[in-house]
Amino acid sequence: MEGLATDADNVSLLKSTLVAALVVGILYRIIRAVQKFRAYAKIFHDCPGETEYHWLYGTLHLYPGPNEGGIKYDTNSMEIRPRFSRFWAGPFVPIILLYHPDLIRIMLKSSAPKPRGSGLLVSVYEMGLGWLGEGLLISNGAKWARSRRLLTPAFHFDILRPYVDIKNRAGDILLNKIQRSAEKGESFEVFSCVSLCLFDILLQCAFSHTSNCQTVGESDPYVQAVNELVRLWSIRSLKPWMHVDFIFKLTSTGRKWYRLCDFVHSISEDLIEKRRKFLEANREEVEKGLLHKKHTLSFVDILLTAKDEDGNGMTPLEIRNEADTFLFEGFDTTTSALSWTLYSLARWPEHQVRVQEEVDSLLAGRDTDYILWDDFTQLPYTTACIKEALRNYSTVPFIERMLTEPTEFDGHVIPAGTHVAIQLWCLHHNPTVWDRPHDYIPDRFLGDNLLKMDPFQFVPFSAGPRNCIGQNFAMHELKLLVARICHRFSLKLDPDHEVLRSPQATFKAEKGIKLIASPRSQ
Ligand code: HEM
Repeated sequence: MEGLATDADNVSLLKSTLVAALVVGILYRIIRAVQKFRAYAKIFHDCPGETEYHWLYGTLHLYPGPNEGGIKYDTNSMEIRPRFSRFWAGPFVPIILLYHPDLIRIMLKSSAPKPRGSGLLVSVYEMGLGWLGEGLLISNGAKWARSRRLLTPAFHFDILRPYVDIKNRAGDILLNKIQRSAEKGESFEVFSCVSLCLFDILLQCAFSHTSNCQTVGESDPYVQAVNELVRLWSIRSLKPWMHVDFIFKLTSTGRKWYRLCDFVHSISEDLIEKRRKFLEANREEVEKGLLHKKHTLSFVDILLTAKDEDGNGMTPLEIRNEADTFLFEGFDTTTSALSWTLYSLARWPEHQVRVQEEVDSLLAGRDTDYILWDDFTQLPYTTACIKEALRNYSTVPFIERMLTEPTEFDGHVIPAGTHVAIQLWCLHHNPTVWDRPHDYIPDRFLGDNLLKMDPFQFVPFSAGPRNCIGQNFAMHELKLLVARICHRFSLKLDPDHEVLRSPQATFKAEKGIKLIASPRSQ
């Protein structure tokens, strides 16, 4: 009996010791993790930035949102700390916000990748994966480098040149729409009007697909789906709990997001399949490299025929991802840029008059108002007005990178793995960089003023290895449409409509922009 009692005591002693060791082990790990995090957090607390810290939001709750309040907050933050500051996007995710060209240069010249999340949290870019997959915008490393090499020929001038005709024809429909509201004496909502024209152009350039989206309007289900996906992406980025994928999937926003992704994928796949069949039917010309002589090549045609150094083509999924990326990147950005340029010209009519004089003199003696390829270099004032709008209403208000090595910003060594936001809107309004940053002064982009500029002071298309591949495509489109609209109409603001800025993934207006057009007598 005595022996049994001793055995039982020993077993129970062993159990208690094991449990105690486990508890101590767990406690030790927790204490170590807390110590580690506190040391890590100290690096960021020592950086310039808000001192208030919320256990769930970090400093996210201080940001009023993508509205006029948010712009005021950003401006204030940048004016107090004009080089960089630290922000907590949730309790554990510090982000370094860069405002000054000296520091932005360090990031954009590096090969720092697009951020990836840690643990259960996904990064802002990864939130787009369900829709755009590992396309050029989101991918990193060797995958990105291969895609960039394969896609670069699609933006060669020989490919872009025939698109001028597509852009002019789509522009005709836009001009007629504006004409109709002018005749009725009504204002027109700029974002919705121009977005359909730009979408029309993109569908033709990306897929050789002639849609009637400009006539059907925003009720076109594909247009609706793309607009909604952009909106849901932005909503998700501002809600920390939705940064966890499996929680996001359970929310109504998440379910809607995946439903819409399936829908847009099915449309892109159909359009790609049509082009595959077309290329198949013209196999001989494709093989001889003569197809572009007879047909305007679309972006997807280039992808379907592209081969890497090893002779491998792109997979159907890679092609779909790139086509969806092209649509996303090419549609929302140019819509914002064109809308804010037209708004600026209506708001500051002295510049509109100078654009009109420039275009009138370019088109004098011609029997068409089409803008031609060679005209793009003959519109310096129009170009300066577009650039000043790209600055004042920075189309892409911020981009992000992730540090792959410890990096020093003004004496603060920031650890590898940290997310860095390059605050393009703040950079473009930094009073230590720009004179009268909130005024619209196109002259900044003319003559000597342009030559004096720091190359990293004005970067609406980003810069360095991951700059915008569609920059020329976009600038042609903007010059052509601004020139033709200003040639045909005079624009003024609708006095009954308040324009409220909304810096989302692209720079939007909360209730849109309404302008009144009146035909010019020529
Ligand atoms: C005014 C119009 C546009 C602006 C302001 C703009 C701006 C930008 C910016 C800032 C980036 C860098 C994004 C980042 O680092 O996360 C970018 C990348 C990109 N843009 Fe644009 N963009 C415009 C139009 C276009 C168009 C028309 C296309 C395609 C037709 C396009 C395709 C892309 C692609 C594919 C990337 C990713 C490039 C890479 O990572 O290698 N963009 N754009």
